[in-house]
Amino acid sequence: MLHARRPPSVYSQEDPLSFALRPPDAESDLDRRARLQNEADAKRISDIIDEQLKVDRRNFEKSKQDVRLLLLGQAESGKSTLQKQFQLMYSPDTLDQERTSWRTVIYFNIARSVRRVLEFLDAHGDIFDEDVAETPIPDSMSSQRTLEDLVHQSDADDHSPQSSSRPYSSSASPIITEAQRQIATLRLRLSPLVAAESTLADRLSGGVRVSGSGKGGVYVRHGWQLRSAARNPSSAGRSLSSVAVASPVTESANTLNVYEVVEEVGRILDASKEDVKTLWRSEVVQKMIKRRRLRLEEWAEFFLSAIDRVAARDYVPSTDDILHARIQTMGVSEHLFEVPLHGRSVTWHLYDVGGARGQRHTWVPYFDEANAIIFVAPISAFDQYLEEDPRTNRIDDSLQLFTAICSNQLLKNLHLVLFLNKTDILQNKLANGVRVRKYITSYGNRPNDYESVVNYFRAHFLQVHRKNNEKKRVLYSHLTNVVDIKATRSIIANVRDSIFRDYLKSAALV
Ligand SMILES: Nc1nc2c(ncn2[C@@H]2O[C@H](COP(=O)(O)OP(=O)(O)OP(=O)(O)O)[C@@H](O)[C@H]2O)c(=O)[nH]1
Ligand SMILES: [Mg+2]
Repeated sequence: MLHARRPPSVYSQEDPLSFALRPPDAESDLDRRARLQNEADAKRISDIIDEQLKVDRRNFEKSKQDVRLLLLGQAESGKSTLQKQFQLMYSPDTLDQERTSWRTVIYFNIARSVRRVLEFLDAHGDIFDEDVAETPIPDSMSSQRTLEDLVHQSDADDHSPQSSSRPYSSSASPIITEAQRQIATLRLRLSPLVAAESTLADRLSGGVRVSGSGKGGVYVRHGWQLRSAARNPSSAGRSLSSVAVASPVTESANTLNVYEVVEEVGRILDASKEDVKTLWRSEVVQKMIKRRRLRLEEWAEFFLSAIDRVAARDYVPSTDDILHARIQTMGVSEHLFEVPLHGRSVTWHLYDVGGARGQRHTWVPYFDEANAIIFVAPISAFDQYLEEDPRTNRIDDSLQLFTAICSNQLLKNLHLVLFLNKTDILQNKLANGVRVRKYITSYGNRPNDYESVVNYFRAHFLQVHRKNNEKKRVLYSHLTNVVDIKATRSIIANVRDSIFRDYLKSAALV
């Protein structure tokens, strides 16, 4: 006798889940259609997930063949500048897309430099007495008065009908020099530009303040260019306008979008350019720079000397400007490049890290997967101290950091490249008579020329490597000036080839 059975069902009696999901015995037509629709939807979603998993697996397999390169070194050593050179070489279009964003950084660099010069002059009033021509001022003026007071006084004098002919009382003391008077006027006239610094800083950092990483500058995370993309809202829509302004250029700045803020600073800069020039070229400032009492960073001098060009209303940063622009990296930012190798392309992940002491803990998670390191050490910095720890000489810090990198167990097998950077600045310092021995006493009586100084510093780095090299790894070292496009291009090509040689060996692809 035949026993009628339900057709074999996917809803197995043994599997409790299937059992729970089985259709009811008496299913209506409507319910059945709904159930089948749901099942079809579920299958479609499941297929999409499966497909995505396959893609992820493929990407994962491929990514195991990617090159991961860490750019390490102290703050201001030139890591981000080197990253820009990679970008210029392997992804020039993206640098072009970012070009206008750099205007914000460059304006910020200028406003900051102007403030620093003015602060220096304020803090060192005595320099005016040294050997700049002096003009006595009336007895009634107390030496306690600020330079602004003096400007107001001189303004008042200027408006008085007799101002030009009014004689100052003779050898009275205290005295105000003509140079002081001029600087005081400039200080007042440049105040809108100086005030723009903090607005631009907020634009760039998104209002993030970093503690424990030095006292100056502004830190940016990866992707800051989007926040600072200074595009005309009439062509780009109003989408950028949501960025808040913490410290406005003017009272209305809170309501301005990025484009408008940067445009406004551009207008201020244009209106102030003659004053910036006068300040920068003034005898007292140039004298203080020459005597090294006023020490400005390299980018400050670069942009202040180019103020006419940078302050033009239709200014678009050149590649050279972008390479000189200074902004501090926060944490680790990853940049992807497709680098050709024997007719195919290999994805390079470049990790550009923040080098200040307070940022260094963020590097460690990237050690595990890395294939190669470029350690950037600025050898021009022998006469400088860490911003975050003014007792530590910057070359000393670089050597300590290099020791930590060479001896780190996680990094023992990585391809290691050393860039002894900022050779152009080193050359300038030595040509201007700055003596290494004054800052590095162990330098002794060695000649103070470029060759000897480079050899001395290089020997120290090589020694650190030798002492921490149980695995007999090769150290590739280069003397670099990473703002020089042509020279850096050929060094990058050299580094790329040496990394690929190791990579091909370890991937057993040859
Ligand atoms: N003249 C000259 N300037 C350089 C050189 N390398 C870097 N600079 C400048 O030095 C400044 C600092 O360089 P960055 O690349 O921002 O330094 P960094 O190592 O990324 O610094 P952090 O992000 O703070 O860790 C920038 O203004 C660069 O233009 C160089 O070889 N020569
Ligand atoms: Mg950086």
